[in-house]
Amino acid sequence: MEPVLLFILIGVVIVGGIIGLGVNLLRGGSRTNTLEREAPTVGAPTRPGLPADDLDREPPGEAVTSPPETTATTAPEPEVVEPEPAPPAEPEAPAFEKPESARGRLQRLRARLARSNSALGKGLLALLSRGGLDEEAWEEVEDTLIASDLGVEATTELVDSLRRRVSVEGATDEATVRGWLKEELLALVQPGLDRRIASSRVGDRPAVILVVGVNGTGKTTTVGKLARVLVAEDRDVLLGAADTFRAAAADQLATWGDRVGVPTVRSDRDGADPAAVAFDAVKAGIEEEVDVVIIDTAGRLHNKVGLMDELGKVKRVIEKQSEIDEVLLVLDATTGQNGLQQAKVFSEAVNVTGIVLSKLDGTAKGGIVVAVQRQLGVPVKLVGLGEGPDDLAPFDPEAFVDAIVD
Ligand SMILES: Nc1nc2c(ncn2[C@@H]2O[C@H](COP(=O)(O)OP(=O)(O)OP(=O)(O)O)[C@@H](O)[C@H]2O)c(=O)[nH]1
Repeated sequence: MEPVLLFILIGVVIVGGIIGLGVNLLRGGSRTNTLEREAPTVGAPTRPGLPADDLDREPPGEAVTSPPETTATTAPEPEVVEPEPAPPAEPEAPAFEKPESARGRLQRLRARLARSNSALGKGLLALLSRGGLDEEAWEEVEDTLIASDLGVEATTELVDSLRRRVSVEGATDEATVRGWLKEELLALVQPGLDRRIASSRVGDRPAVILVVGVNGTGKTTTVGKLARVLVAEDRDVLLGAADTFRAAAADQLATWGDRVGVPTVRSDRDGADPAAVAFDAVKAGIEEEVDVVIIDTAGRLHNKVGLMDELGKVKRVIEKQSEIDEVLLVLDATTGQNGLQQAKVFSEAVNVTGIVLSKLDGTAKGGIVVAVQRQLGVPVKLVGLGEGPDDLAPFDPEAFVDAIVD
């Protein structure tokens, strides 16, 4: 009996041990599962490529709370926004060009007078300095001067005085003749004339400049270049686009103005009344207290009488508000005697106070300067020496004669 009991007891102990072990094993397994489930929730953000550091900074409160803070400080948000409109204004400022000073421009551009130089200066010098001038030689001198558009009267005067000097003083060496030629030419160019441009305020109003001339002479270009000359002299300028006959003229003028920060008064409508535009421009110039208003006008109408009538009207309408201080007539130097005819017609309609001789770079006829001054009795104030924005020079008689003779 006893051994049987003993076996049973041993069996019970073994089975009990096995069950206990099994239960323990089962408990340990369930704990591992829990860890494994928890891990993904924490580990999910630790996906490859996202450093833990970033995770720490990004999601937590700071990043989330910072927007509300900004919103809190967004009470003064307009202040934060305010500086923003400023930058667009700033880039525009440097966009304005800084025009070159007009002083000494004629010297700088003297090479452009080379064609006049060779026709007038070199030709004359070659003739005069060859010595023993006979009648035939003097006739050649005359022809050279007339070909340069100096005009018959001025040519006769010049040749007479040169002949006198040659016969009295006898010398015909080149240096002496050059000196005489300079003196005589300078006398013809009339260095004593007042060539200043009215461009400063007169009392409590701006100076008013009206620019006239036939189409294609370079009026609009001249107004644009003149605006630059005056901006370089620190003048506050306003432009008036009263050439309403040619559709593109106002755009062309506004473009010139925009480049140097000068406003243009214009009409939205093609063919608008030019006198009304001129009136508005002068009005704006008075209100804005600028130094000078420059008004571009049409150079072409259906006929000459129509054009002159219109110019007369523009003048009268401007004068309802302000005197006109300067009327600049633009003449194309390459048209020679034709230009002189135009000049006469214009000076009958408006009181021309100064001549702008455009395209002097494109002609061998520099003598036109003398002819036009004598014919109209008004000084050449500006000369155009190219199509570049700064190719308009105040006319300087000495520099002009030097460029021709030297
Ligand atoms: N070479 C040269 N060309 C010039 C000069 N001045 C003006 N021009 C040119 O002449 C042409 C006519 O100039 P505009 O200013 O349009 O002439 P405009 O008199 O206003 O003409 P309309 O508006 O039709 O009356 C343009 O191609 C200019 O570039 C100059 O001094 N030299």
